[in-house]
Amino acid sequence: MSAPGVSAVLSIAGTDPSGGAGIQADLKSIAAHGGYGMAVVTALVAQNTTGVREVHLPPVDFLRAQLDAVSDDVRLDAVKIGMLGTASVVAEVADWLRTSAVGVPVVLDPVMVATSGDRLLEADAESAVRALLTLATVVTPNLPELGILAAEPPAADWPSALAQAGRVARAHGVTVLVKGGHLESGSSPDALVSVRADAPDGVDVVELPAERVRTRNSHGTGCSLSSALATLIASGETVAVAAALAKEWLSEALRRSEELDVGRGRGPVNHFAGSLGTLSPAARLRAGGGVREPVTSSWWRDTETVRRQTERGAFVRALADGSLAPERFDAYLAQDAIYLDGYADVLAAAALTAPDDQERAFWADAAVQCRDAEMQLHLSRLSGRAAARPWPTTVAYLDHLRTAVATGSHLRVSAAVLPCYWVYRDIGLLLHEARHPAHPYDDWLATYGDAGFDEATERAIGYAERAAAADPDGVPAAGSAFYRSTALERDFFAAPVERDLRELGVPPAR
Ligand SMILES: Nc1ncnc2c1ncn2[C@@H]1O[C@H](COP(=O)(O)OP(=O)(O)O)[C@@H](O)[C@H]1O
Ligand SMILES: Cc1ncc(COP(=O)(O)O)c(N)n1
Repeated sequence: MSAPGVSAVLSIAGTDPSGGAGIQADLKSIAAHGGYGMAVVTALVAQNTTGVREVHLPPVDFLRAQLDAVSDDVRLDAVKIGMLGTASVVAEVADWLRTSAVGVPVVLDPVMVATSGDRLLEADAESAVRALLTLATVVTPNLPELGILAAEPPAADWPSALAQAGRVARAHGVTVLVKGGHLESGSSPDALVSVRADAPDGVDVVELPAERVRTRNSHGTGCSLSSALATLIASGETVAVAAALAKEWLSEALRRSEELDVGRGRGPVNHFAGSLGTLSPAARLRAGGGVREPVTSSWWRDTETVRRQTERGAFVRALADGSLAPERFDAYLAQDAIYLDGYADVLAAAALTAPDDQERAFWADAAVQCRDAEMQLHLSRLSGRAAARPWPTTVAYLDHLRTAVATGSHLRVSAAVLPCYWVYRDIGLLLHEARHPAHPYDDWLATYGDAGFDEATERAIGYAERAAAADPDGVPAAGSAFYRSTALERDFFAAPVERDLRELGVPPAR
């Protein structure tokens, strides 16, 4: 059983000894998303970046023994299925899913042909994979695979692919993440097509646009994407949010694939581009001439992907361009007030563990200013409104901050509260620049980019750095706390648009 907060994700797939696709890619992708990865091998594949040489299938009984060994012992938070190879393997996995993985989210990557063009599924097994669709939560076909799942010729263009995905979704009651990597265009869009009975076509289509990255390093993109999706779903994201985040992450991993130098063919993506950085600690030291990088700078760098997701999130973009619906903005403000209420207490707690009077005064003052901001919000914008119920993200964020306080570590608290300054200042700059007199949220945007807040942010960074120097053993846990707060900042911004407002108790718009 994994530690609380870490999701256990099982990949059932074939191998790639050169590390770019299959189970090896899956485990990297799961780790890059903070999951605990496990793997059951369906097929041993002698392949590298130039292509597939040989495939060896262990007996199906042995596959079952591997599957049972995991499920007899370990709680599963999600299952990702990749290469299956033959109809009998498909049947065994289907049987295991029905008996031992009931209720577990399943992401099915219907691997049929590798990027190199080599077959990874016997032709007579295609209908068996189709039958597996009813057991999957999400299926992630590329365009040729989608055609086979629909039992139709492959779609010739993106609109036909979306229509075809709709037919597959309705026929099998499965959400389809259709991938546009095989389109010959300057973009590489994906789309999430899910069944919704009251929609005009019986499906909802959410497009996930992306620019095509100019690289030949596309080995294992499908494997990596589906594992990222499974891990994000396992950690509690909705399928829509998980798909958007996974796609964003993959684009970055493709953009930075050139930093790796693996093989002579189609190289792998850079799975850890956005999370751990590509340099080992020793290489970082060498690159920096032996000078230690400030701990807070490494936290900032390690959260780059998450921060970019925040910036590009639908809420921030809509707030910046003014298209945000007023009820979503109001819902956000109500959650902000709840958050500030809890945050003020956490800042006050930081004053209690501060090492000197000056820092104590800083946190105490910050707590007072936070209360002021909360009261202002109630007086000027939320007046006369019934208190809102906290949303799951608001609760999760405050729980995380309070947990940091409960550890009694000043470093941990300094790290956990820091993104609310630092990320907020960063986003604030972007929003402040979006101001113009006719902007519907101009008065709100004017509150960003405040010089006093900027200075407070610098001091909070400095105090966290000092706390790290005083407590080197506490640095890894503090780095995780910083990372989690940054991710929760992202989710907090995403919540008003990603979640259905009805589900969150927001009354319908007048
Ligand atoms: N050059 C590229 N630039 C950006 N995204 C890409 C590129 N190539 C593939 N992708 C993305 O990688 C994922 C896998 O795509 P695809 O190649 O269609 O599937 P598969 O790897 O299963 O054949 C999709 O999210 C797709 O949009
Ligand atoms: C074992 C295995 N599974 C899947 C793929 C497909 O790779 P891609 O993600 O590039 O389509 C592969 N090459 N090998």
